[in-house]
Amino acid sequence: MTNSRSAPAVEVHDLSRRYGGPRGFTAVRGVSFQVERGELFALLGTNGAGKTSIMELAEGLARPNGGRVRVLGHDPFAERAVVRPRVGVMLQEAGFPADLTVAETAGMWAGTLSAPRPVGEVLALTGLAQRATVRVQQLSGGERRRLDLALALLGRPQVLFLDEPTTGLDPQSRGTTWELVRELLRDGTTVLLTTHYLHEAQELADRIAIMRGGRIVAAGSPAELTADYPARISFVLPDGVGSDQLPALSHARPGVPSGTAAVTVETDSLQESLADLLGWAAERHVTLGHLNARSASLEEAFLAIAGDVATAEIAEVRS
Ligand SMILES: Nc1ncnc2c1ncn2[C@@H]1O[C@H](COP(=O)(O)OP(=O)(O)OP(=O)(O)O)[C@@H](O)[C@H]1O
Repeated sequence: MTNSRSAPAVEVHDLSRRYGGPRGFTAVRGVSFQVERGELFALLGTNGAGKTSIMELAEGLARPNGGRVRVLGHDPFAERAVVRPRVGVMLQEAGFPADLTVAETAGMWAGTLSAPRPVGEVLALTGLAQRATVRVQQLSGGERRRLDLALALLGRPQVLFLDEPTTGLDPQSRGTTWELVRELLRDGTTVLLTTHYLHEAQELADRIAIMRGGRIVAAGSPAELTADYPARISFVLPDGVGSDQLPALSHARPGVPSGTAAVTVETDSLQESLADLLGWAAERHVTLGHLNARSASLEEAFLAIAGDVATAEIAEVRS
């Protein structure tokens, strides 16, 4: 038997979930993954891929139809009393009593916990200190998301479930939330995150699983997931210099159009292609306008993976 002290934070094995009885709809189809303590694991996927369905099973809100889920070594549904005090949950949509203030809402929630953080501390952490006396119904959508995060943090959780935590937040609040999540990770908190912001997953996640149609179709670190996709160098050539004058760049993929001033080169080795390009430009005294060089983004990998799987699914249906 696994010792619950050394068990992974979250273990999911061959998990399945069906809605609407035996002839109903299977939303999660044999999913397995493991989240180590102190890491952030992100579930990505198109709408309806099954992310929230998995989160709810890990939160102990429902019993799986097949397979198993363990949180800190325990069954979150059958052993809810053991697991619940050690986890924090931020649902996709939270319901708050509208006429309580922010501080009253947090105080009421703290009253249900055995050793809560001080209310003032969580409101400061989530940027709500100035809104403590405001009624919940007067909060903006983004402020409600932050109140939901504040409540999830009240119990000093070892494992935090964040279901689309920054949806509706402005860029500044999103950045503040990322900082807070990084701080929690540094303190050893484990986070299971779902998000539609691929940049958010790239910034925060140690490992990522991409889901589609109830299955994991790709998994790995952000670097592993993007490794097979080309980096890009883009620039604008000055008047009088055509793209046909460019040298062959090491590791560049073919396909630079001739006769255009704005050039994008795809490459399997950003450093070597860029070195060749800059060497050529220096030698010829060519100024490259709007020069930009970057590795493949998670967004490109995600779209390619989701696209590949969609194509494979269409082929499967046709055959
Ligand atoms: N209570 C329910 N009854 C029937 N079907 C459901 C129920 N909840 C979810 N589903 C279906 O299960 C599938 C997976 O839903 P889920 O909410 O897990 O997806 P998701 O990946 O979280 O999507 P999103 O990114 O849109 O939040 C969807 O097709 C959804 O319609």
